[in-house]
Amino acid sequence: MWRQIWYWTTLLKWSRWSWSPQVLVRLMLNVGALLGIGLLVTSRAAASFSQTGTCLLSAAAKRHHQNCPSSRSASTMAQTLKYLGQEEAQKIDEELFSDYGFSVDQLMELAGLSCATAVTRAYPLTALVRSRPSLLVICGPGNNGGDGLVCARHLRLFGYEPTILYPKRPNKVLFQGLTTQCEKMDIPFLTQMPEAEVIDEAYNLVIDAIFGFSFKGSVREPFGSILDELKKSTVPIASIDIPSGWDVEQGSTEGLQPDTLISLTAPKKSASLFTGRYHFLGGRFVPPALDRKYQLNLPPYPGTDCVLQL
Ligand SMILES: NC(=O)C1=CN([C@@H]2O[C@H](COP(=O)(O)OP(=O)(O)OC[C@H]3O[C@@H](n4cnc5c(N)ncnc54)[C@H](OP(=O)(O)O)[C@@H]3O)[C@@H](O)[C@H]2O)[C@H](O)CC1
Ligand SMILES: [K+]
Repeated sequence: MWRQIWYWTTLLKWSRWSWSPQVLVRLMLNVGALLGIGLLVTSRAAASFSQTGTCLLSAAAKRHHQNCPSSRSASTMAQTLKYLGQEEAQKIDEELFSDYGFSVDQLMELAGLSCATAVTRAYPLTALVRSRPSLLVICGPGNNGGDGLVCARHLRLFGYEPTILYPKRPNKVLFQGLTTQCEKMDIPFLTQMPEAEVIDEAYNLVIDAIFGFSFKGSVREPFGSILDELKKSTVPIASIDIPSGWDVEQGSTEGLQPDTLISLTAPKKSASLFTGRYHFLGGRFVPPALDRKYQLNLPPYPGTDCVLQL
């Protein structure tokens, strides 16, 4: 292209040719060709720009961009994020294991780390009420309880002093391993639920990892008494995935009213009734294809963060 410009400039400047009609026609054709190429390049760039909203992207980057919601506005994100029913949450969970080849302990580790990170955001070590950074983690009999054990272990590494209550332990290698890991990190285990006044005296926060999305019916013992005591306490509660005792879809007006809720994978329907101060989304492990299949419309996590405050 530049050679052509140079050619015609030189020609017009120095040639002894007269401005014959042939010269003029050739000149117009070449200028037209140059403009045409320019227009083509510009229009392609504009099309690409309007598709991406930011810059020219390769096909692979465009595909990623369609999956990467960083271009969605915060308001759109809040409107479109899907709140799951109980069956749908269980179906997605199963699919992660069966179709996508994840193992429970893999996802539990990521879920528990998300929860511990969310706790550091909402209750930083420097802002705790008590001089000791003490926390009580109450773990239930299912995977929600497992998330609690992982969360406690990470919080210990983050400088907090968790104590665990784990009254009904499943007879499975996974949970035995998680328990051993906590014991080996000098995390104490209580043998019974402390009274509400004792909790108020001793702890900055209670982490509720009793029930998750498989909870059904009315609460059976020993968890009924544990939840009753917890309701009397004034210490803030951070619930993992679902406030324990709440119906997964309908919530509960007389149940726990946590200060923080950490929804894993995607919020469950009852999360729309949460009135506490902090609602986080965690469990940044959902493959984009699964997000699309269930139309989860998951919002973008900032940078490499594993939690997002909603
Ligand atoms: N995909 C994900 O998002 C992941 C989430 N994780 C976490 O897993 C839980 C769901 O775990 P699940 O084991 O399916 O269920 P729960 O933890 O909710 O608890 C099941 C146990 O609770 C008992 N249960 C149920 N209802 C009652 C009740 N009314 N009273 C007393 N006990 C009850 C139940 O006992 P059964 O006797 O019925 O067997 C179970 O023992 C999810 O919420 C996330 O926190 C994963 O960690 C990672 C992937
Ligand atoms: K819970």
